[in-house]
Amino acid sequence: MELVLTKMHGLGNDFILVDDRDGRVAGRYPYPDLARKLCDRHFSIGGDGLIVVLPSQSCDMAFAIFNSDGSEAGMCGNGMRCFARFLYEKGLLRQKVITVETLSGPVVCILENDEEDRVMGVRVDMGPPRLLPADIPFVWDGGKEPLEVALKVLDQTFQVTPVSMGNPHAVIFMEDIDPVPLEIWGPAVENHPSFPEKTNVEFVQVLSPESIRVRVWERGAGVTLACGTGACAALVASVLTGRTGKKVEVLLPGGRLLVEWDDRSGHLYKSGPAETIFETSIRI
Ligand SMILES: N[C@H](CCC[C@H](N)C(=O)O)C(=O)O
Repeated sequence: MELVLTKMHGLGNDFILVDDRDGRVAGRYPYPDLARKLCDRHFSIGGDGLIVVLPSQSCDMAFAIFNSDGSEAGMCGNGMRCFARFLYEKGLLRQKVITVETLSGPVVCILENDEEDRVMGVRVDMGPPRLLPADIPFVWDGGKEPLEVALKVLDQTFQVTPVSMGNPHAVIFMEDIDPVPLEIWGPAVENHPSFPEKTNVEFVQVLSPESIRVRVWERGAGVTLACGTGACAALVASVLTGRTGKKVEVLLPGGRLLVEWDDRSGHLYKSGPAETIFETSIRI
């Protein structure tokens, strides 16, 4: 079977996109298996995840995201920017405001184009954070929303703020995030029994009320250079714990995202780049 694939990234968080609106791929190759195969950086194209373009009854298009380990996630912030640019530049949609169906609900993308109609960036309405333990999900009997909950992990006790942006995140604040052994602490938090669906993990260093640094261990993908939903979760935890205002720059190893938690709508908005690296076709 011939597959046309497009490689894209958002701040170095890289994805392989495939248009399966006709269902040909799903009929021959289950998406989790395809993600594991194509995301392998030695034996195939390589990427943090596979994004599938699907038809939608309720929105302009539907979006599915599979991590490099094959697990499916409810949402992906960097991938969503790539998805919007892909739809516009491939001519699948020609409007600049796109509604997208995801496992965790509808998302609105606004293409930011220059005077030559080139996509310079994408602004995404990421919706509201989910903070109730059952919605994250996070095992917690402390009554109110969990903020800086003590979590024993290996030989450490982390103060964790769980936040969902349609996918689970464990936000941990530290004075200095550079020494963090991500490959050790990341999977230990990801797989902690308090997170029945596992979790993405963000170590956050607050630089000022308008600026934070974040390093990420992603559920199902490991260390990534950026995480859009993680940047949003980090902002939410920063605001709820009184560390920042509601509009911050989030500095990730792969680059900078602007994230804002809008008072009126309660939604988070994230703006950043989405780049196309190459297009290819392979036989599977
Ligand atoms: N690993 C995530 C999905 C990708 C999210 C991330 N790449 C982003 O930009 O939000 C999860 O399993 O929830």
